[in-house]
Amino acid sequence: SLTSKEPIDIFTHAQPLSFFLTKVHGISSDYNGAYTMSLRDILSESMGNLQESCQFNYMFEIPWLIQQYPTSFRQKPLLCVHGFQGGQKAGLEADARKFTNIKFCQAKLEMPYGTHHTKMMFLMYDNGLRVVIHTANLIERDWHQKTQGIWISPVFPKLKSGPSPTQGDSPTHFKRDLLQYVAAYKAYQLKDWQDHISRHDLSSANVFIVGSVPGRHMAEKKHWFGHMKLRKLLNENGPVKEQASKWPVIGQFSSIGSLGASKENWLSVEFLQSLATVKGTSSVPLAPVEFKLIFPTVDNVRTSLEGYPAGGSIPYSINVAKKQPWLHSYFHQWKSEGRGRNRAMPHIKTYCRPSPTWGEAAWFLVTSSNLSKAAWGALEKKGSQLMIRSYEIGVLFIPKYLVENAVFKCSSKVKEAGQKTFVLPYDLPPRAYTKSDKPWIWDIAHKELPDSNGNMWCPS
Ligand SMILES: CC(C)c1cccc2c(O)c(C(=O)O)cnc12
Repeated sequence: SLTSKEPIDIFTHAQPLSFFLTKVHGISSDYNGAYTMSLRDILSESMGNLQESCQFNYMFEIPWLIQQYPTSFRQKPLLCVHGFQGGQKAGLEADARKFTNIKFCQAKLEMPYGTHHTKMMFLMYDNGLRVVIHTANLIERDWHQKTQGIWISPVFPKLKSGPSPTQGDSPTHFKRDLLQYVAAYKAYQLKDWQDHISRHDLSSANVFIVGSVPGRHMAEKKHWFGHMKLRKLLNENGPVKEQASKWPVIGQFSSIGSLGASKENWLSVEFLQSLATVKGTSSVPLAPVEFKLIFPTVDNVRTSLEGYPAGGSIPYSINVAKKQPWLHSYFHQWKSEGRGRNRAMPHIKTYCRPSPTWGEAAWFLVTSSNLSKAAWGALEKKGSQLMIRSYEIGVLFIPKYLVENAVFKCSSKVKEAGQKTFVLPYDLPPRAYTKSDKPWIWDIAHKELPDSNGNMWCPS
């Protein structure tokens, strides 16, 4: 089997879907083989002879990050793209002082409460360019005992014909959309990487990009980002209504924003309308679609490998939760028996449209976007503009671009997965909260029961 193979063999075995979870310390090696990668695996020499790299992220531990590169690559030029300002920015630059190969790009954040959540790598090898889009901060804790998602591109070869924004694009417009996303930073430090991308042939990319960029996007730009981009992609490439209009939608995430006093404010109308979009415009209002949300319970966190400290990365605050009790009736537990990750708390964020029998899916999205208007955008001015606060990015898997079927065969049972199965991060059907289950909230005390390390949770 694959447990002892080189990262490139794990990568090859996972084609064409190329969707991975991070390796987890403390679970059986059965679940750290096929379809799993560590950061060292991704950066390993077996994946390519690195010349320079670019890391987009929210949190960075610079010395730890450098340690994840092979020794031979630790002096290569590295650009870190972040959204930090003031003291946090100064701290980041101080941590990198002794690494003369590291440069920084501060993403502009002009919308209040916006953050730079995007987690993406550009890896330039001597034989081409690889893109990685994922959900983990570049800090040790995020790669140790959590469930995180990763999409890894093939190595895109150099175009013989020189730079082009259109040459070397894929049927999924991956090159156009990636260049559009990077251009939105309007950052001079990214110019060389924009040039690298334009000089490569990305025609083998088989996923769609769903990104978010802060701003008030109107007219044609309204469909370039956020949930309106997803709505457009599903309108053009989603399942036909005859097949999937009665299929449920699943949202799975590790944080939640303020969504309003009732579901109609945003969740069940604007947001669900995008997630439930089927091919072709539907003037006729479709039958209501079931929306199931997967978010860890207090007990999921308490009994996790990390114990209550896992909740330090699940920042759902009491001040937000108490305003939206209506939301918690949508909630389901974190369950990942099939991936051996019941106790590896989710930091991954995914959205999908499974069949009512749970064995198929019409599409799957892995992204940095949590359940928040800041990430996905909120329509304003009678729906004429989409207001987004944060930078986010994810990839949308559509069956007809990946397998010879109109739907994915899907399962979390990695031991039984066939080559064309979409291996899910969590078990289906989702398991509803019990009467006594409570959603994890990070800024209240939890001291009824000790966690897996015998500790209580007493935030001050
Ligand atoms: C509330 C903020 C500061 C926060 C707390 C804990 C974990 C966070 C996290 O993991 C991300 C991210 O992954 O982008 C972003 N903000 C996170």
